[in-house]
Amino acid sequence: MLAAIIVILLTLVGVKLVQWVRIRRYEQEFFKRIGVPYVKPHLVFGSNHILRDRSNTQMAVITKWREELGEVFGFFSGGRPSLVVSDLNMVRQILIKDFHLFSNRPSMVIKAEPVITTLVGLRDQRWKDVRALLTPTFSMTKMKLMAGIMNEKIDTLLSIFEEHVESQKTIELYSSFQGMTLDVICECALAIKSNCQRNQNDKLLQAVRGFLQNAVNNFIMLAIYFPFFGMLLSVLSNKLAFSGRMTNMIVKHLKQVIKMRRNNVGEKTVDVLQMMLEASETIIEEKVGKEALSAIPSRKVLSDNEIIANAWVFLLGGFETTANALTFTCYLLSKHKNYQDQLYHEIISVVKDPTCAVTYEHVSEMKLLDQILSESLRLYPPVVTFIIREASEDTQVGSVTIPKNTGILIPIWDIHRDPKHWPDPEKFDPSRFSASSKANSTRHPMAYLPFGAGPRNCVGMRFGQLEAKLALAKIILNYELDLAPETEDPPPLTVPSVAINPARGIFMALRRRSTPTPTNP
Ligand code: HEM
Repeated sequence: MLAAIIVILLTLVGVKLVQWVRIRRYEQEFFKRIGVPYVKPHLVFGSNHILRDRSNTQMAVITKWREELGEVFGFFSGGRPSLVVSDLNMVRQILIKDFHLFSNRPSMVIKAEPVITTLVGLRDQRWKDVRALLTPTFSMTKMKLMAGIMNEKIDTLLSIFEEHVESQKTIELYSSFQGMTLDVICECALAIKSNCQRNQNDKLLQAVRGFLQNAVNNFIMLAIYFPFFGMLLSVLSNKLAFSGRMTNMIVKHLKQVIKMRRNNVGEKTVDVLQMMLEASETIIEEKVGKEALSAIPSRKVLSDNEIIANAWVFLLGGFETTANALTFTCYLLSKHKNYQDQLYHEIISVVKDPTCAVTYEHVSEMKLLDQILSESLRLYPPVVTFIIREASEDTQVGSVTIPKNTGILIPIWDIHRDPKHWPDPEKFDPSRFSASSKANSTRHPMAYLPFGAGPRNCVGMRFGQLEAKLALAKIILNYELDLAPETEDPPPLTVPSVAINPARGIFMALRRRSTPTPTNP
């Protein structure tokens, strides 16, 4: 009897396995069917195991595939196809011209809160509504108000720099900038006054770092290879409210702050959270009453869940990206002393009195600073695998008919280093972004995408740029940067989730500048 049951079970398993293999093989013939060259997939992993192999960066793998297969090719994650597009006319059609057909990112393999309620994960009309509500939060006027908070945190960073100068120690820049950007975004987006710069063991800093390092974990891998597992995890994680330590910590805190802010309606705090609360359904209801609220179209109000989820995603979006941008810009300046000197002269000629604060207006005047940051973002775009879209219907793009639901990846690392678009691409040359170069350039507008492009580009672009510029201006005004001998040069990189990180840090020797003499611009 037992033997019969075992035989039946084994037969059932065998049949299911054969069915699964057939379906997977069919899925993995996708690119053959649409006539696009592709990376030959492994039955279970697709090509994901090659992309995630830690001995190589994802950029190096994609570059190699692109060299072998051309500007448009495909690869599989499990059975899920991704079309990699670096033909710039096609990129423009996807990101801008036919945006209405490519407005979503590919759906997450585990559809869990809070990420599915954020700008990153929302889809279709609700994404449009929430984006329209949140975009004004990052307007220039609002950014000017945020500059105060940014400057306060940058001053703490400089005091840490000063201690290193005093004790003649080199400083590891990446972790220092992570502390600073987390302190900035915590206060601006989450109303948390953190002190991650002074305390590198701060619980939140550790939790956010851990989250980003493990964002692509074994559960995600299983969900990629076996979508059924992803569906199961989505249900479980939402039913059991099972989120990571960092997410729980933030959600709990935000709930308290929202409650406090509501009880204190008169108090005006200038931060991203407050700006979101202005559009909150509960606050509007308090102001105008239930009946009037029901007359306001739902697209004009944010639920508490949406406010919390988006404050959480701003923390993730604003922390690592800007820390990366600052780290690699300082690295490049330490390697190109001529630019460091020229930049110093520009800063001092604009600020005039070095003891005064560097303001939003000051950095807006600094043309070379803008060129240097732009060139650094070309060579080291902080986010390398996140310009992704999904076709909402079968669409002809260039010579390819992209079927509905196909995921698309725009490989910016390759585009930014393609000699077709950037002569001598490995060279650090900020003059590529001077006003005259730009005016005379025939460069394709899609050849430069550090913040993505089109209606779904980076919502925090101005915030990140302002924070990076204020910090760079203050650093270069006060210190000379020399690459320390313990830094591997060029620095090895890793991509734990979607952003590049220096694998073993960037150490810098700092020299305090003698009190500068103001010069005329
Ligand atoms: C140097 C700093 C930054 C860089 C290089 C950067 C880069 C990017 C890129 C490449 C994208 C994808 C765009 C696309 O798909 O076309 C993106 C999206 C996004 N970024 Fe940033 N980012 C930076 C700073 C920030 C900051 C400071 C915040 C928030 C305060 C932020 C929040 C977001 C959000 C929410 C999205 C998703 C937008 C949407 O789907 O509507 N980013 N970012």
